[in-house]
Parts: sequence; C-alpha cells; structure tokens
Amino acid sequence: TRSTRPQRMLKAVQKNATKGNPESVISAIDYFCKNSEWAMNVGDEKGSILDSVVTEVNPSTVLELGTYCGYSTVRIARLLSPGTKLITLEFNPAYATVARQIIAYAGLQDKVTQVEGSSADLIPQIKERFSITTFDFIFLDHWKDRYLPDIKLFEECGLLRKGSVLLADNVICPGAPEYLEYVRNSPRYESRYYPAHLEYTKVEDGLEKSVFLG
Ligand SMILES: O=C(NC/C=C/[C@H]1O[C@@H](n2cnc3c(NCCO)ncnc32)[C@H](O)[C@@H]1O)c1cc(-c2ccc(F)cc2)cc(O)c1O
Ligand SMILES: [Mg+2]
Repeated sequence: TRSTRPQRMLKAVQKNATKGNPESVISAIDYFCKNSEWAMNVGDEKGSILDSVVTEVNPSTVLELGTYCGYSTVRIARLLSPGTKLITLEFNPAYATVARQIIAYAGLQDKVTQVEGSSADLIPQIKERFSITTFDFIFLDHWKDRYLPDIKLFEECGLLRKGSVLLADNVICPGAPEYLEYVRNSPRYESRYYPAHLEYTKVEDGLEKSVFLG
C-alpha cells in the first residue's frame, strides 16, 4: 500500500540528513516541505521564534502537545540544558512511530519522553507518572479547539507556576479564537503575539506567548 506523508518525510530525513545532527534533520524536513510535500510542522520561520523563546526560558521542565512527526520536538530538545528532558504527547500511533525514528535519527532520544495518548487523559496523570510539580515551558500545537480546554486543565491540575510560559502555534491559521480570547483577557496571564506566516507559505499566522502570573 501507498506510504503516508510522515513516512515519506522520514525517508527524506534518512536520505538527506546526517545521523546525530539535529540541525541537518530540521533542514531536511524544511527542504522536504518546501520542495516535495507541505506538512504541518511549525516550520523554519515560526521555528526560529520557538527557538528564541525556549532559549530565553531555558526550561527545566517542558511539555509539548501534539508530537506529529517530531519536528518541533527536535527543535526544542536540541536547545535544552544537559540532563533536561521534554515530555511530548501524541495520540496517533502511526505519527508517534515516525516521530520516534526522526527524534532518534537526530540523536535526541535521551532528551525526549514520548507518551502515547490524548492530552485530556494524560494531563491529569503527569504529576504522578513523571514526578513533575510544574512546567516551565509548554508548546501547544495539537488540535486547535483543544488549546482552551487543555490550558484550563493545566490550571486545575496545578501544573503551572508563577512564570510558566505557554507558547501556542497557529493562533491565526487555522486559528484558536477562544484560546486567544481567554489568555488575552484573563488577569492570570500576560500574553504577547509574535506575527509570522503559516509554515512554508505567505499566509499570515503567528505564535502567542502567555506567561502565567500565578
Ligand atoms: O491542525 C493542525 N495541527 C493539529 C495537530 C495535530 C497533531 O497532534 C495530535 N493530537 C491532536 N490532538 C491531540 C491530543 N488531544 C486532543 C484531545 O484531547 N492529544 C495528543 N495528541 C493530539 C494529532 O495526532 C497530530 O499529530 C495544524 C494545521 C495547519 C494547517 C493550516 C492551514 C491549512 F490549510 C491546513 C493545515 C497548520 C498547523 O501548524 C497545524 O498545527
Ligand atoms: Mg502547528
């Protein structure tokens, strides 16, 4: 049967990137998406903004919602201090399998804990299962209508502390209007919009960074 787009993306990484070199994995995926097949990775333009926020926060505890093929997982993990691991949630086993291979090809498997399942089920289990008290940095890039229910779940489960940084992809395209309204109007968050473009296109999109104020 015909291969899937994530499988073709993995082949492109194995063909064009250098094993153990995260930068070459990122470049190989961006090249594939610009020249062969568009895919919903955060991409190079928004990825550079993601890089700058991760570098600024220098987090000890990190959560990503929506691994997909692991592109942003690699971007984040390559910047983490030694000994720091990120947890990434993905409920599609086929995507998780491709991501595992892309993360391993980049040599970052020791900095990543991949968890298969839905954020709605897993978020309430995180403290117990991973001995986490709160997250320093959370990247939201899963289903856009789940951003708001999941940020409320973070609050209910006591997973945020004064200064926790949440960064959300696609707040313009496809859009997360309820989430934006919430973080921009809640007195418990200080929010800032980073304008950019939808990955590999000229369509307007951007990232919303929201700091929890406690
Ligand atoms: O839809 C987009 N992203 C969704 C990501 C989903 C991934 O995350 C996984 N996932 C989803 N919900 C959950 C969940 N929890 C949810 C239930 O609890 N728990 C765990 N994993 C979850 C999926 O299995 C996928 O792996 C998108 C679209 C465009 C786009 C723009 C313009 C266009 F024309 C077309 C497309 C651009 C983007 O950058 C985008 O991110
Ligand atoms: Mg996205």
